[in-house]
Amino acid sequence: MLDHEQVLIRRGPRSGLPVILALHSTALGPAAGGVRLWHYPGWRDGLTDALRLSAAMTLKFAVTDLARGGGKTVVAMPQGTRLDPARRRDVLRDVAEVIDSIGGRYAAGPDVGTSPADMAVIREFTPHVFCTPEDQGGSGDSSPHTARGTLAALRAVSRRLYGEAGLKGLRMGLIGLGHVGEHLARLLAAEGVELTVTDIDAARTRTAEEIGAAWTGPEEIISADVDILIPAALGGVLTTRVVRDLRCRAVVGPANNQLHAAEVADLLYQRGIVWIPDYVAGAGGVINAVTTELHHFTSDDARARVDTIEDIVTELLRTADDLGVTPAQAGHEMAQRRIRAA
Ligand SMILES: NC(=O)c1ccc[n+]([C@@H]2O[C@H](COP(=O)([O-])OP(=O)(O)OC[C@H]3O[C@@H](n4cnc5c(N)ncnc54)[C@H](O)[C@@H]3O)[C@@H](O)[C@H]2O)c1
Repeated sequence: MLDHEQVLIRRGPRSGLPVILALHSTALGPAAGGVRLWHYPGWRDGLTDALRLSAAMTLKFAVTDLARGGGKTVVAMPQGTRLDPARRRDVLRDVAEVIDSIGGRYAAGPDVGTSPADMAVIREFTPHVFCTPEDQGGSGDSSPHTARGTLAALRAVSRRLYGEAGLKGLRMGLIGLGHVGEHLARLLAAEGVELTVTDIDAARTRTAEEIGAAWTGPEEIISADVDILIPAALGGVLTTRVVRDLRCRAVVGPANNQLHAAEVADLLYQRGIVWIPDYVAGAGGVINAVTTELHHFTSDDARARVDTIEDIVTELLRTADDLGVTPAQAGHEMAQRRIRAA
């Protein structure tokens, strides 16, 4: 059964590429979600992705209590497609037209394959867009806000594990010193966390040295003797094997789609390891962008809103306890409650 409100599929008149806009739900407010410009074996694979990702956005906004629904746009490029600047602009104009055709029921931000600069192009043709560059009045790079949100989630988990939200003296392992990872590493170092970090890019050792963090290999960090492990690299890191090797008490990080399979959440639960769903721990960036650019609040208000991730994680853990379920299941339950109430 189709549980999306509306799905638009259009062959872009300029680019010739399939543009798919999946509007999952507007029960809590107009939908928002990224534009994914990616290679797929066929456009139907892009459709599958758009359906899945837009439903995940509904969950994310409902759990983080943002008055938005879930949507996603996918441009499904055949393998090997290369976009020169002129064709890229054509694609973005095609995307903008599809977005504009539903008159504000959905607003788009960056996702895999698109950037704030691409959002600026889309804005030339429709106002329903966010995360445009800072020098053009937008909220720009989301990674510092994402890092701040993960810090808030870590405070809630620290209170849960050790009775206090302060992070000083805790041992944490951070996987990935990219945009979000580096901001987060600096925040954690400033809090007095004992950090061990890794990245597949050896050049990142310089950052580790600068902030006084220990460096280890990407394989070794999994079984490092730390309190909390923070995935901030690519998705799929939590496999059955990895979970067996973990020595930490919690896994909390911004990396998207951390679970290799949904059942891994149960395995973490059985091992007594607290796992905070990535769509909550990594929500700071989207919360900031939506709050400032779509809801027109000040950046101070947006920062305060990002900090509420601490309360959201506390509520999530309490709901999981009350219902005797995993935090992943508790997230679904919280989302359903809010959607039903709306
Ligand atoms: N940028 C945001 O605001 C934002 C928001 C929400 C979620 N996320 C998610 O957070 C994660 C990081 O995002 P980012 O913007 O920092 O990306 P990024 O590409 O800037 O950084 C990723 C880093 O991970 C490293 N890496 C890749 N594979 C690795 C491995 N196997 N082991 C160790 N290091 C590895 C890369 O070398 C890179 O330094 C992604 O999963 C992203 O989807 C980001």
